[in-house]
Amino acid sequence: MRLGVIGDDFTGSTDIAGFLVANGLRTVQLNGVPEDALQVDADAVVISLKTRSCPPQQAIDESLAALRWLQARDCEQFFFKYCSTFDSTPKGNIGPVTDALLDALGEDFTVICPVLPVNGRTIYNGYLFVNGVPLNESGMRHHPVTPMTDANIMRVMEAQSRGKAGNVPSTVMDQGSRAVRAALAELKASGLRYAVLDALNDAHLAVMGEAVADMMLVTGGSGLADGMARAWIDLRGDAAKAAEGGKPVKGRAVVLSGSCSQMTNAQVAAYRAEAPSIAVDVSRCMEDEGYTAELAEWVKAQAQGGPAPMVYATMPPDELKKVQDRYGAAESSEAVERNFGRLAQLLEQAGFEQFVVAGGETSGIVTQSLGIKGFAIGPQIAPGVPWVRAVGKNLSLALKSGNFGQERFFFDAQEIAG
Ligand SMILES: Nc1ncnc2c1ncn2[C@@H]1O[C@H](COP(=O)(O)OP(=O)(O)OP(=O)(O)O)[C@@H](O)[C@H]1O
Ligand SMILES: O=C(O)[C@@H](O)C(=O)CO
Repeated sequence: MRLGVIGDDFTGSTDIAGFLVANGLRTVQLNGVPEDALQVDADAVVISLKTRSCPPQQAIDESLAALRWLQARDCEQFFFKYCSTFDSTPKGNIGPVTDALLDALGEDFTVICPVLPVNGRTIYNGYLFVNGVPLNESGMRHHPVTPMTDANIMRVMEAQSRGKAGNVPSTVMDQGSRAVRAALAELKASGLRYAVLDALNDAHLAVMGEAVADMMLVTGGSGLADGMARAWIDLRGDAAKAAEGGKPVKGRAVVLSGSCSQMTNAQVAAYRAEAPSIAVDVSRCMEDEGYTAELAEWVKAQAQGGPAPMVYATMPPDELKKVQDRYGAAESSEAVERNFGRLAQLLEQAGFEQFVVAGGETSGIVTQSLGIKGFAIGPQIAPGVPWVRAVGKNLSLALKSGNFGQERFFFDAQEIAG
């Protein structure tokens, strides 16, 4: 197998898997470390974990277990996928997991590359930008769990890891992969452990993809994977054929939105204007046992062949703050997640087959509640958001990272499903 990917969350994993498939690689995504006996026939396997904000030791243990499973399948190269906004804290988990993977592989050097230019995540002189704004000035500075207050990725990485970081600037990227290889060798020889790679555009992705072809472990966002896959001329196949196994099943659809990101707020507003929708009542999620069943009945009644009904907890930051002040941030978000998990189960029992879900945590809980062990990856709805089809179940899902997709994403998903 060419590539084994360890992803630190659900939607981030479908993001990278979608790019591999879009390059014609046969790709399978497995949710959690699978049983030893499982055999997979694919060019790439993505193991999705939920290790972005758990205690660092747990993230290390689970990532190493994933690595061992992938090693046993003779993967030629390993990719640690984290968020293109480098979601982490001075405790981790990107640094500690990268160090543990390097140690386990007997390596002492890797690249750090949280980029995805098509979605506005670029690096210049080691500084990460989100749609042209430095990371620390973007919405990420207010993230409840991993607030990002420094755009300098060398500094952020050094604060949570064991080694020192250098930069391969965009001027070197412009010179091509030989120059990048030489710059990497120089950084390594000078005792650095991590190289933060600049990327401003798709051409830079192709250059870095070629330059890291022989590196045992690489780390970053799906832009790097896109560049790597472009360099694998021998493996690249027909993208439509690679996406065949993940083609959405036909059936009744529902939209479940549990993300409060800026983009999801815009997507929910656009969808509400034209489709049946209902807002989640957080207090009833917390106190009323029968509430989820009531929501399920509403969804069933609204599924009349037009746009799919939407249940949304999405709210703008000021309203969310009021809810969190009143009920507690952890308590309210757990209650909302429980509600979406149970709702998905009730709707599956009622025969719903397409689930369009917004938010990484929300996608995680929905997938787990539906008992899904893995996905075949299908066609992309938007960069980084493919339709995926559950292994062993007649269910299709579109799992959207909070800030991904255009305003009409929920419509786009249904259009592509046909
Ligand atoms: N109205 C609400 N009140 C309280 N908590 C909420 C509400 N709406 C959503 N939440 C919680 O906020 C969290 C949103 O996280 P989620 O990962 O699903 O979205 P995101 O952070 O925007 O997405 P991503 O991680 O892909 O960027 C979930 O735990 C969800 O339950
Ligand atoms: O890299 C990204 O931005 C996404 O795949 C993601 O991980 C968001 O949670």
